[in-house]
Amino acid sequence: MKEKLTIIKVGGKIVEETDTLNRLLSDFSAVPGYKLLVHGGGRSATRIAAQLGIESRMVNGRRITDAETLKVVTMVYGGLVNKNIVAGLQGKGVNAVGLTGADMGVIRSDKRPVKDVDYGFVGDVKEVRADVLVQLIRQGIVPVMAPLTYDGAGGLLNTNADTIAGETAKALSEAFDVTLMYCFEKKGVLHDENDDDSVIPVITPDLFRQYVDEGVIQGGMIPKLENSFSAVEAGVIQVIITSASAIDGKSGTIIKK
Ligand SMILES: Nc1ncnc2c1ncn2[C@@H]1O[C@H](COP(=O)(O)OP(=O)(O)O)[C@@H](O)[C@H]1O
Ligand SMILES: CC(=O)N[C@@H](CCC(=O)OP(=O)(O)O)C(=O)O
Repeated sequence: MKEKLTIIKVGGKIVEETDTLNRLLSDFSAVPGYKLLVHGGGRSATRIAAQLGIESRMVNGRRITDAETLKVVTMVYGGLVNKNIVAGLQGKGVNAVGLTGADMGVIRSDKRPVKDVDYGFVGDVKEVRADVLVQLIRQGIVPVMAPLTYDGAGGLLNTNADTIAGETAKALSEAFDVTLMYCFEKKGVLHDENDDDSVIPVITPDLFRQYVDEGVIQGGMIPKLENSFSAVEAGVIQVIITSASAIDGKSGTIIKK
């Protein structure tokens, strides 16, 4: 029997609001056993970029990341958001350490090749150093991972936080029985995006395709579900998409292969 590990990914709207973030961090600190937190921060990056006069552009849920934008996301994800979360967790008695993918070489990626779209400094994950994370986790340290990776040649790359969570969960599932929870501002994957009581309890790849065709599932939810299926296929025990106020895993949408 492997030991259990809970991986929580928390999205941009939650990390941007002090109250919701604080509540999430309290709930996270109460999760028993081994755990790891992955955060986004897309909304904060967009807001701070705008304050600096830099326009943000997203294509298929990914940020077009030119050299100036890379500086902003490095400061926002690797600095402001990550360190606020680490300080918040330390304040709640959790021995957190903040990591970008570059720290201890945890997540290496390749710059996304230019096809129809040039995403700029955006990385597709190539390697997760599970051994490094396992060592930290077994020492009782809680990694807090920012959505930045490194290219192995001195550069940082911007990488979608849902992908960081999915790839980390996959890599750690050899050592642990991993539960991966994607937490955001809604109660789960919804039949009607505007009706929080319309949670779809279970999604399979067939249902996913049907809901995408019907327009029920769209936007950022599409890559989130693709990452979820990929994790379940690779042996992650449980993947749940749920509200940031329900990380007990008792509600939300369960992903089945
Ligand atoms: N069927 C659906 N149920 C819930 N959310 C949906 C659905 N279809 C699209 N969405 C959108 O997906 C968004 C979540 O994706 P994203 O913004 O990438 O998440 P995160 O906040 O975790 O980064 C929701 O805020 C919502 O607008
Ligand atoms: C390449 C790419 O798109 N990276 C994302 C990373 C942050 C993120 O994913 O944040 P959320 O979870 O809050 O959406 C971005 O810059 O928006």
